[in-house]
Amino acid sequence: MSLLVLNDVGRRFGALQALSGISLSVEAGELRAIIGPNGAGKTTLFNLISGYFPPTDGSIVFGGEPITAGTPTALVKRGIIRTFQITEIFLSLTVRENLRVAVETAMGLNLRPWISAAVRTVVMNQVENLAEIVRITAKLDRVAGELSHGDQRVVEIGIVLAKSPKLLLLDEPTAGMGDEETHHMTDLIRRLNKDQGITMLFVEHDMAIVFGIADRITVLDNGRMLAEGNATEIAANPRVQAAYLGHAA
Ligand SMILES: Nc1ncnc2c1ncn2[C@@H]1O[C@H](COP(=O)(O)OP(=O)(O)OP(=O)(O)O)[C@@H](O)[C@H]1O
Repeated sequence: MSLLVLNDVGRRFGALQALSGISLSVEAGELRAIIGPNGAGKTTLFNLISGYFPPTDGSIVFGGEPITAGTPTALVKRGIIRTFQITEIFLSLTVRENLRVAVETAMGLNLRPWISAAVRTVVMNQVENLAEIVRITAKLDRVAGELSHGDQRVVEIGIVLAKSPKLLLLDEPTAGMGDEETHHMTDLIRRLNKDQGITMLFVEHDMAIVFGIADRITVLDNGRMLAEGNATEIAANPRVQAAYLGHAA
């Protein structure tokens, strides 16, 4: 079954038609890349899916239910979780504390003045579990602000996992990373998709990563869908080559 369906979705900002005629389906369990030149509408697409603003045309369906008018908070509750180009973690806290806050918030414990020892154990076990999944266990007691950019983004992934995402939207997850960090992040994305079964959409400019890990690729250009397919189909598509990859059609 399709987890996410966009029907003829468009978004206008005043006179600017940032997106138009976007119809796409993402299957449960899919790892989908969204690519396109600067200004193509990738971030706008993420903003629509995650409820930061509504489409001006068309409709969006998630898990069989309409979410076109959903707010970010309502959509997080449904399992649509997003990361941004800028890392969002508490830099003055340790990695463990960052994950603890995330787990407590996800469990609705953050506003309680007192947590029992039993619940505290559940929280700390979940913190360890998340750290293992993202492979940051060795740095649990490091202050987040002292970690490398790549490690900070890994912590951020751990934080969003605490919210039990059904659909994870990653905006340029490897931006600003060196080779080793990029390798760790792409491996993490692949493992979250294949081992944890999390459906993912990711915006990525590095074509080697896109072609290496995406099940399917959606290409946007100038606010419209230029192409959709697997890596082989997209690499061979003359319209993509002409408009995006810089080759003659
Ligand atoms: N809130 C907004 N108000 C007005 N215009 C906007 C807004 N958000 C995006 N746009 C415009 O919509 C178009 C698409 O922008 P968007 O950021 O979605 O592209 P992008 O593909 O994510 O680009 P990049 O790769 O540079 O991040 C651009 O012309 C942009 O200026």
